[in-house]
Amino acid sequence: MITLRISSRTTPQGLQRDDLKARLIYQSMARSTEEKIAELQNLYPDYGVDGLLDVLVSCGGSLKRSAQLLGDTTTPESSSKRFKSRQQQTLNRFLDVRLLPKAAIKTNGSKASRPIELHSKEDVESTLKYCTYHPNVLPLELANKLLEALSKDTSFKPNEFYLFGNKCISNCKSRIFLPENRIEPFYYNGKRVESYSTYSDEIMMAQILVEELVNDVLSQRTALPFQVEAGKWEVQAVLSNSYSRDSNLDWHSDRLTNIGPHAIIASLSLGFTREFRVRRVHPSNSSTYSLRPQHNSLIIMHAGFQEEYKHCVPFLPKNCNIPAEDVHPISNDVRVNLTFRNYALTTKVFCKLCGFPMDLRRSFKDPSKRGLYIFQCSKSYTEENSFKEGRECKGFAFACFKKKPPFTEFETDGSRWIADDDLEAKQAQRQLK
Ligand SMILES: O=C(O)CCC(=O)C(=O)O
Ligand SMILES: [Fe+2]
Repeated sequence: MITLRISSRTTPQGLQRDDLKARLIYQSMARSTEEKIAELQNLYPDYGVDGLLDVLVSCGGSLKRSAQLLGDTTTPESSSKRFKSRQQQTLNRFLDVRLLPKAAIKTNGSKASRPIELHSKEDVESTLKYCTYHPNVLPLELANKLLEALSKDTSFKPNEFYLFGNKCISNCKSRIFLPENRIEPFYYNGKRVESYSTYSDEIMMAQILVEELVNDVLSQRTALPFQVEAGKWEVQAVLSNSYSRDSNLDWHSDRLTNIGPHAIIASLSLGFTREFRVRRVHPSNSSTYSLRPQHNSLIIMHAGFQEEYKHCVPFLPKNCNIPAEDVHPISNDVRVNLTFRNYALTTKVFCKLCGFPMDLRRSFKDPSKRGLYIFQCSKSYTEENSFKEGRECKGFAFACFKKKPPFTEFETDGSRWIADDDLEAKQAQRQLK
């Protein structure tokens, strides 16, 4: 029997927010990401691994589409000029300006290096500034019950999203869980979520324990300017992914649009242990770190994590044999992940040009602009529009979190955050003053 102090606790009221968390997952993975990147590197030696990876991801893992987008080197009409003039501009809009100009992403011919393994809580927390690791967070019985139920839950489905007019389907399965008493609609990937599950008692219990732990950890950390105060971090939705041995989740930062700036996300791992990789969003040749979150462990992605890092769950190595001792007694080779999310940005911002909802991003490509939060119109990548040429909207505003609605036309009034250790941005911005 699991007994927890939950009697006086009511389920947090859900708020009307969507979560544009584009899962840039490869559709067909006959070949590994590394192999595809190596092939693209051969064709486009001037581009860095980071830029090529972004292109490959944006093309649903298709090498052919990536080559077309980059300017197929074998066909004269698809020159890099065409790519630069239209496609790169488009890519920048979709990829949070992640595809850097050629000059900025030269790699000096270096190959992607092996990830640096972080084995212990101390390793993780001394290396990754915006991340803490907490093994054995729930009573084991509760963790096992959750895993048992979620790994058998047939309502988990691949995520579908549109990119450049192409329907992309993730290869891990997901399910959104909302509290039973939620009345406001919930949005995900720009669409109102009609199909979701309500919390089971186990999810509710897990949420309460996770909230307690996160608030406790927050009380011992220095807060960043836009994050929620310690004690006030509350979860309004739980997103769950289920990974079978041939699924992955590609490099991404979770979209800030509804979780807000300096969001805090708690990520619970259950079942089979998979790698969780992390790297900084800039510079593009940053080291990759590899964590192996165990059954019943929590990774807290603290304020600054979504701004400064990307994360992914990579594929298992091809043809890997899972040793018997690694097979999980409940879920076998399946890992289930639950991300507990606080939807802090309650005000929806609409585009003044077309009325579509705006997407919140933080610029980081140009050190002199790095840290500025901006709203961009989301019209170009909704399902209805599905990126029809000429129908993209250029609606744009600077975010200003102390205002309601939280935006401004003036860059100087815009909200900005630069990481403490980002000397490059600090220097570039000092020079402008
Ligand atoms: O499965 C994980 O550990 C990560 C999940 C994640 O990043 C997401 O759902 O956005
Ligand atoms: Fe994520």
